[in-house]
Amino acid sequence: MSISQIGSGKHGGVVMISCGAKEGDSGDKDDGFYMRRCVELARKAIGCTSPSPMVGCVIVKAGQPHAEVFALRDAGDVAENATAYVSLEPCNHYGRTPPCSEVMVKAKLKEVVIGMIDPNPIVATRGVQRLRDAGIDVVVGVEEELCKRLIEAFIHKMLTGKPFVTLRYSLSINGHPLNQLGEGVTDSGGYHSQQMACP
Ligand SMILES: Nc1nc(O)c(N)c(N[C@@H]2O[C@H](COP(=O)(O)O)[C@@H](O)[C@H]2O)n1
Repeated sequence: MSISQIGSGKHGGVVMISCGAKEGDSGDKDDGFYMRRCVELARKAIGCTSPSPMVGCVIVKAGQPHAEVFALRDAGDVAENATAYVSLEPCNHYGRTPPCSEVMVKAKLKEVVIGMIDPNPIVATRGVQRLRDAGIDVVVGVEEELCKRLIEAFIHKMLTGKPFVTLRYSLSINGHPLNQLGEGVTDSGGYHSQQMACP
């Protein structure tokens, strides 16, 4: 059993599940990140692959369609009259890729449930409007805080024009900077380790 995933790598954008082909040189600094992702994905198949080994495969190419497009491709005809859930408002502009809203309208979805409005001024509320104009029921704000936390760096950049910076330091109990990490800070699954896992 193999699991594949596509990302837009060092060129920015979200990581999406699908397939494609890798672009760029093999020695770039994202290689370690994507190989760790291969291992992480392969581990999901633990106990299910015998006699084959667990194998993870990640395929990366810049300028790929948005998550909604991949999901609708996978769904095929099943999407007709279905409800789509998406953590960020579908876009309604021609950027590096065509508008997701158009693809959603063509798929004849009945309803779209959106986590949060896109803070990108090119998108903000236009995607929702386009879907509603096409007669699709739209719900906005489901698990909004969770969706916002997922892309807090993107939101910050959009709202301020500045990069999102995380400062981490260790202080002793009497306020002196320490040159070593405290106990538990490298524990997996916490906020810090999630930040470190990002490309
Ligand atoms: N809804 C949604 N799904 C995705 O998968 C996305 N990557 C985005 N991104 C939004 O669209 C802007 C980029 O558009 P292009 O990739 O240039 O076409 C990005 O800034 C986000 O606002 N949205």
